[in-house]
Amino acid sequence: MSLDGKVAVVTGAALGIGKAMTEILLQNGAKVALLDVNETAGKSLCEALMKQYGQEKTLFLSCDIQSEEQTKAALKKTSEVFGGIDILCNNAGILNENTWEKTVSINLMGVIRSTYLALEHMNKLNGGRGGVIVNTASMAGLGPLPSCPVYTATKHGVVGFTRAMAAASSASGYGIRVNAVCPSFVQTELFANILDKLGQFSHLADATKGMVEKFGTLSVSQVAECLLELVTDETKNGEALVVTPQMKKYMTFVNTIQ
Ligand SMILES: NC(=O)C1=CN([C@@H]2O[C@H](COP(=O)(O)OP(=O)(O)OC[C@H]3O[C@@H](n4cnc5c(N)ncnc54)[C@H](O)[C@@H]3O)[C@@H](O)[C@H]2O)C=CC1
Ligand SMILES: CC/C=C\CC(=O)/C=C/C=C\C=C\C=C\[C@@H](O)[C@@H](O)C/C=C\CCC(=O)O
Repeated sequence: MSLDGKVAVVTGAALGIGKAMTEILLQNGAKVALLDVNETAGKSLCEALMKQYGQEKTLFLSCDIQSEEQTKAALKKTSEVFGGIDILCNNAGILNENTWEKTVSINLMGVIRSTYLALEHMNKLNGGRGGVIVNTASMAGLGPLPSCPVYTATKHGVVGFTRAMAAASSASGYGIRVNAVCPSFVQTELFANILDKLGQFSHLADATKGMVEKFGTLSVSQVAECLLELVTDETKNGEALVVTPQMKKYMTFVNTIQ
């Protein structure tokens, strides 16, 4: 799929992985709506991107994906300005075992909310153009991170939601592919602050450091390259693409109930 003329929405676009996703989408010809709760960083990035790619290519919308009202308005504005939505990157997320309800609210409920609201614009059965949704899960969506069980739960939920939505879309004729990218550790602000966010599991910080040493850390660009692959390869639907500094692979899932 060529990105020329396509319209993308990136949540959590202001920093880290979302910023890299935004940049690679613009580099490949898409228009991008940047959604983020961090207005300062979002506006600053959007201004810089407008200078680099043109005013007509980017839009920043202040949006907390925990809010139905704000998310609905941001997606509506995106469609009004750019004429529709072809790509949704559900990237916004936090890691904080101290505020686990907020972690669930953003990482899982926010992904579900953004997906359902975007379907109103993307679904071919609603007059949409179809397209692709890519959810930023994590390797913690495929196996446990003992120091952050709730974060692990949210990412497992994102992987399961991704696979089920992909099947539902295919069976329903929505014309929308749904995939997940599952990175290991990535050099971002979220990663830099994890040792303060483990709450009652802070005693497992050393074990987590051991996992970081085992896996190493990715750059945000390496994750953005995976996003581009999942967006442009129209054969990919219901996939979980795992990426570490050592490897990249599509997960195979065994249906235990035959
Ligand atoms: N950094 C890492 O090691 C890994 C991160 N991930 C996932 O990647 C995604 C992005 O994380 P990073 O770039 O590392 O974090 P980050 O903290 O650098 O950037 C996250 C962005 O999301 C925004 N955001 C947070 N809550 C929001 C909300 N309620 N509504 C809208 N925007 C919101 C923040 O303002 C920020 O701009 C997250 O879903 C995270 O779980 C997955 C695997 C590894
Ligand atoms: C402390 C969290 C820091 C940053 C956020 C984040 O999401 C980082 C995740 C990084 C690594 C997670 C690794 C999990 C490893 C174990 O659960 C293994 O069981 C991995 C499971 C499947 C891997 C895929 C495979 O090779 O089969």
